[in-house]
Amino acid sequence: MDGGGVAPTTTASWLARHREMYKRATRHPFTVSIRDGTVDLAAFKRWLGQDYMFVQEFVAFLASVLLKCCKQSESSDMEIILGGLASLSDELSWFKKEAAKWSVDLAGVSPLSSNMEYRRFLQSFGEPEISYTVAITTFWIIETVYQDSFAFCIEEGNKTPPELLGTCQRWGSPEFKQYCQALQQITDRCLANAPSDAVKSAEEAFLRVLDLEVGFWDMSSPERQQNPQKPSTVQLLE
Ligand SMILES: Cc1ncc(CO)c(N)n1
Repeated sequence: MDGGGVAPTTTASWLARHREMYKRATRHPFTVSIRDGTVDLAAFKRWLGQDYMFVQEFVAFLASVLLKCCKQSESSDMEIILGGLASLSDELSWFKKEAAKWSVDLAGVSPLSSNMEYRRFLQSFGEPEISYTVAITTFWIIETVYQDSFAFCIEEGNKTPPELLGTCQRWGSPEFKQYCQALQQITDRCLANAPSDAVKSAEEAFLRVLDLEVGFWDMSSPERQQNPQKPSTVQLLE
């Protein structure tokens, strides 16, 4: 119980229990190097091309989440998820403009292994067996990792290069934070009404996303890609 005697929500308890893993995902050397102005622009360009490919897969993932929502949940959830799906159209246009600015040929980008692993994970949500609770939890933490990572790059005292501020503001903005908080409220409502096996699966998905996000940031720098894959947290739990 916190000082006010209110039990923490499930997502708050996970963020506390797995704070080290969460920090590895949201204070990664790549995003910290953006904040302190030492980022290697080749790493940024590699991230840009790979994230464009991720977002292309994210569209289908979000459609899967929306379908699961429509089959069982409240219409207010549907409108929030639909808003996220609709925003991806503008996001893909943003990637194309940003790639042109940095002379990144998106047509010539192929997914690196960490991206292919993440995309396979997203594709698995097309399976009807995966519950809406697990799907909305996954959507919430995917968005929250980016919001927290890039908010850090535009916080007081940052030395983020001016030419990268647009990228950081895209995901680091207070408006996107509000959107992530809305997703967190939906997630906690679903978890509070879910059977224990669904809650366990949702926590495993939460940890899997953190692991995949670390791998995704690692991909931006070749030297970090070569690190042997340590067992992911979920594998350790199995
Ligand atoms: C890898 C990754 N995670 C999260 C987001 C946020 O949508 C993104 N664009 N890319």
